[in-house]
Amino acid sequence: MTALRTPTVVTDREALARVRDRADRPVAVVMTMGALHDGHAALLRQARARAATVIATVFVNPLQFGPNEDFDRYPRTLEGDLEICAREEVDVVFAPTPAVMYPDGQPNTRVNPGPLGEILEGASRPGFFHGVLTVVLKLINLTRPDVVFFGEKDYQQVALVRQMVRDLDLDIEVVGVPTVREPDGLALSSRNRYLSDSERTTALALAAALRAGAAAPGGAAAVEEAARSVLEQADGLELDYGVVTAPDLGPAPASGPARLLLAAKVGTTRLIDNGPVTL
Ligand SMILES: Nc1ncnc2c1ncn2[C@@H]1O[C@H](COP(=O)(O)OP(=O)(O)OP(=O)(O)O)[C@@H](O)[C@H]1O
Ligand SMILES: CC(C)(CO)[C@@H](O)C(=O)[O-]
Ligand code: BAL
Repeated sequence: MTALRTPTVVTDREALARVRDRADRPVAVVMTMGALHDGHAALLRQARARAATVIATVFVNPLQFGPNEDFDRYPRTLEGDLEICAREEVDVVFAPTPAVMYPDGQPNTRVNPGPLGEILEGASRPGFFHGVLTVVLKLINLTRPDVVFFGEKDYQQVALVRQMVRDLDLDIEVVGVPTVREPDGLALSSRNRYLSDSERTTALALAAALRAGAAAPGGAAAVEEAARSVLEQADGLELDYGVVTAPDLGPAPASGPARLLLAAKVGTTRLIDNGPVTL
């Protein structure tokens, strides 16, 4: 058995700058909020396959949480995260505190995601994508990646990161990684840790709704109807949205490839999922 190589853990800007200055290129960065699972591992593995240096960031970003959201109770499991990073041969873990990331408190300057940031997740979580893109840009500036990896589980987030990279002329490649699921279909998510056994069973309705939507004949309305009817039958699940869009999140086309995006609350836990459909 080969010994696991422990990643270098840095928590402040100066230490990060020192290891980054020495890093062989290409440099890949995987940004996370910790509580790592096999979905994150898939991103880290793709990063490892592509780059000479892999940097993982672990930071629960206060800027992207609403006042009534789960910032305080969000799982913080750095020790376990480091084991996963060691297993995936990550070179550097940057795990700053909020004071390191926001030394002057909440920043006045924020990235405005524009209209794409106001629909779906942005409509349900006002200011969410301003917070996400602001921290993503800050982490890009601090880690200086050649390539970044984001999961398609957060489909709108990847689209917005791509938009920011284009709009702001960032010289970075963005790679989207398909959603990793449990054998029964549940998309891996750090927030799955909040679910009781019975809530977890209820949450399977999201994957079932994606399957029902993908199997529904007809246009966007029929797909949405099929997905919503599965979700409406799930006891203890409150649907937020079930929407078909174009693959780039524009209006759904009359026919051809499209995306079905879902968000729902199971108990107090808000979950999202999405998948391809053909109209
Ligand atoms: N099941 C998954 N498959 C692929 N990528 C994933 C999966 N879950 C998360 N990711 C990706 O990992 C990166 C970090 O995500 P994050 O740390 O927020 O984890 P998460 O599981 O999405 O957490 P949360 O439950 O808070 O949504 C993001 O790019 C996200 O899309
Ligand atoms: C991209 C990200 C790390 C920014 O905090 C977060 O939104 C996430 O984990 O998906
Ligand atoms: N996975 C996206 C980060 C969030 O929900 O806050």
